[in-house]
Amino acid sequence: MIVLENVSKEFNSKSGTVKAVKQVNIRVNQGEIHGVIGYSGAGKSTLIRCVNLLEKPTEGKVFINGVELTSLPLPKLRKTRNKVGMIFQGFNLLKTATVYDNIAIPLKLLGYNKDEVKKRVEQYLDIVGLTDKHTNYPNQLSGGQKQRVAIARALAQEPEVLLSDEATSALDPETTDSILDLLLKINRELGITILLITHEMNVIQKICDHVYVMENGVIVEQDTAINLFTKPTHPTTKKFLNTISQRNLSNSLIAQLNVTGAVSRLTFVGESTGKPLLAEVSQKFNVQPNILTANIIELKNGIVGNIVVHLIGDKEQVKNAIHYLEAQGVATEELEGHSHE
Ligand SMILES: Nc1ncnc2c1ncn2[C@@H]1O[C@H](COP(=O)(O)OP(=O)(O)OP(=O)(O)O)[C@@H](O)[C@H]1O
Repeated sequence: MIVLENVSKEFNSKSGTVKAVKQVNIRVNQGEIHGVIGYSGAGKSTLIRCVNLLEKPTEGKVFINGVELTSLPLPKLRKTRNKVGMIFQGFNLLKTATVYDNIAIPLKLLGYNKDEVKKRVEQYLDIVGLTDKHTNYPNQLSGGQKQRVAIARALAQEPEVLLSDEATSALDPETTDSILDLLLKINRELGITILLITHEMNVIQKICDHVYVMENGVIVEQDTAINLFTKPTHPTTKKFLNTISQRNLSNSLIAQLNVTGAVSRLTFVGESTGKPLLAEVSQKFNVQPNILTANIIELKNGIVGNIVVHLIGDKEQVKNAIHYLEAQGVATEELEGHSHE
């Protein structure tokens, strides 16, 4: 379990003080995967580096499985840090060492004997699917394979939690998917708790149970992935959602369509996905639904359906239709347009 309590981090430089992280609270329960998403400069890297105290928080407390890292003297902190594995965007492999040695060297430095080192290297290379590459050097590997070595290196120390600092940002979409599948597998099979930072909504979509949206050092919105994808409230969250699904229509088109009814975004989740609700409102309220965009988003813990619909009809009846949809468990958001854009 990872707990951050009111964590803040300030940097002092010649040009003044930068408050990179402000009063952040995070709680990742055992076996869960949580993700922090934000644009460049939001403070994500600083935040994740505060978890293993690569950056010492200016304020606040950090706990790993109940042990407060922020109160430990340095020798104890070094030991406890071994319980926190980390993977990076740039992989951080030793170029002059083989795949085997990249995993073995940190274990030797931690004092494990030769047999234990060999056992662990073989076990974790197998888990990441790279047994046949153990004599290769990093420059003989693809980006995805390099990240697999880095993951095996982190896991070989048998950490209790894993931190991921933009681990897929340097990878193409297909390789990203395979690394995310690997993270899901190790989470499932080894029960490892994961906290990751990313600027890619598809990473959140695919593997996270819970999401934090970060901006200017602050968590501006947080929720389970399902709730966040169903009812986003903060404009930044909505912007990130727009990056994975066609959700945006121009203001002038919305304004034009609103003359003859209402343009509404309907988000279906759980039971409401199985009902023919648009056909029902059409009959009950004499409105004609015209679907403008539609998509299905598959999350780690469920499916969310999104439809932007033009409900054509009498204004009062359109309102009633929207209320009816809400009563059936559909999240609705009326889109307002203006004609001068
Ligand atoms: N060592 C440092 N000294 C001074 N300011 C820093 C330092 N590290 C980060 N910052 C500042 O803190 C803020 C947050 O940076 P951070 O790298 O944590 O953001 P980020 O969300 O990870 O962005 P990116 O994805 O671009 O790395 C920025 O304004 C940055 O300039």
